This record gives sequence, structure tokens and C-alpha cells, in this order.
Amino acid sequence: MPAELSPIDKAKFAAARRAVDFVEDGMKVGLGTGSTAAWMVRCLGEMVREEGLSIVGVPTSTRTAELARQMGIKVVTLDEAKWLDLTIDGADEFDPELNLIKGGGGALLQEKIVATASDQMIVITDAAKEVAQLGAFPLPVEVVPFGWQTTRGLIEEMLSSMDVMGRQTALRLNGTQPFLTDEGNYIVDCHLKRIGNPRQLSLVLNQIPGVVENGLFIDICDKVIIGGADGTVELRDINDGSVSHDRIDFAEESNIFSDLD
Ligand SMILES: O=C[C@H](O)[C@H](O)[C@H](O)COP(=O)(O)O
Repeated sequence: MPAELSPIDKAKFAAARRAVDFVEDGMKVGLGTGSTAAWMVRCLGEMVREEGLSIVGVPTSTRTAELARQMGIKVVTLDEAKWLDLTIDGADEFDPELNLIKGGGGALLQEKIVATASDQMIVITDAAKEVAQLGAFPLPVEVVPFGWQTTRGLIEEMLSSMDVMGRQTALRLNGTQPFLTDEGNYIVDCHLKRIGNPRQLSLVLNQIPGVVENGLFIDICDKVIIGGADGTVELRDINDGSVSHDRIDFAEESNIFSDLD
């Protein structure tokens, strides 16, 4: 483990490394997007190259697809895979019911489609993402560019009647230009502070013409793995209520970091 890895990176790696223990030969695996998911892709690549693990991966973004191919993972489309055994992905927030906010990196649409098309979703994360109630992280809402300002106005009008603490929205920018998702859509970030009823909000948001999808993942996540900088990991299963603990020995994982620049 390179000594220069930050504590947060060590925590993310620990969660990612524990998650790949659930990947078996022959599986079709959804590959998430973000810095934590990137560790997972690296770990799977190591297993493919060094242990002959035979899987196919369905990426949730172009950047994950590029990394997966670089790591030697066979990449297929969701249409080719049709259905997945397991999706492993990160999250921006998770609550006690393992409902999530995702989309901090703009990949929420493909991530939600892929996670929903999976028998199981495992979220890999660190303790800072755990909240009692969703909303401190701005909720990403993907909208089509056509009439986006009208769509934004309809979102804000809808929010005025919802159980949320904040109602400010902002177009996500990339420099001075609108941020574009892999599908060429825009993201409107909703600064809600606290979301009283995430399930209701997700349903209502997606009724608004122009809204493509939102970053609330309701009843999709099955397990969460919370990594620690010391290598400890906590695994919670929402389906049976179990909680288990493990420890990753970083010294045994040095191969993963050999190609890090
Ligand atoms: O759009 C990005 C995804 O939803 C990510 O899974 C999420 O933002 C978490 O990313 P990270 O693991 O980098 O915190």
C-alpha cells in the first residue's frame, strides 16, 4: 500500500476489496462510477489477471468502461448482458434503510439502470457518507437540455410543497459551461438539506416533463460495506438485518497499487 495514500483512499479501498469477495466466476457484474468504485474495478482487474477470474462487466460510465478495459476486464453492454448478478457502486449518502443519494459524479442515470437490472446491489463507501436522513448532499436531477430552465422552475415549484428543508437549485457547471452527462443531459443539483420522504420525492420528481432521472436510489441497495482507513470493514445487509466485521490487510494487496502513477 503506497504510504502516500490518504486515509480516505485507504477506507475506500478497504470497502472495495471486501466487496469483490462477492464476485464469483461466470458472473455478470455492474461496475459503478466514482473514486470508490474505481478501487473495486482495480481489484477485479487484479483477480482477472492474476487468478483467472472469468467475469463480464457492464460499466456505468465511459470513464469506468475505460478503466475496466485498462484493467483487463471484459466489458459488455447492458443489452448484451440483459441481466446482472451483482452491481458494486459507491454512494454520496446512505441512510439507515440503505436508501441512497448518488450522482455526485454525474453518472446516476446509467448507475440506476444497471443497479436495478441486478440481482443484488452492494454499495461501497466510508463512514462520512452515512446520514440519519438524506439531503445534506445536494440531490442531482438529470434533465434534458431542451427547456431546462422551465424544467428547473417546475422542480422548484414542486419542492415548495414537499417535506424538504431547502429548496434552492443550481445548474451543475463544468467551468463556465453546463456539465454534460454521458447522455448529453444537464444536471440540476437540488440543495434540500433534509429530505423527509425520499420515496415520495423520487416519484414526484420523475413525473416532471424534462426530468430524466434523479439521484435517489430507493429500495435498490442490498448491502453496504463501510471501509476504514485502518483496513477494518463493516458490512450491513438490509434484507436480513445482519452486521458483520472484517479487516483488510493492506500489505497483502500491494499488487493493486503497482500501476498507480
Ligand atoms: O455519479 C457518481 C456516482 O454516483 C458515485 O458513485 C458517487 O458520486 C460516489 O462517488 P465517490 O465514491 O467518488 O465518493
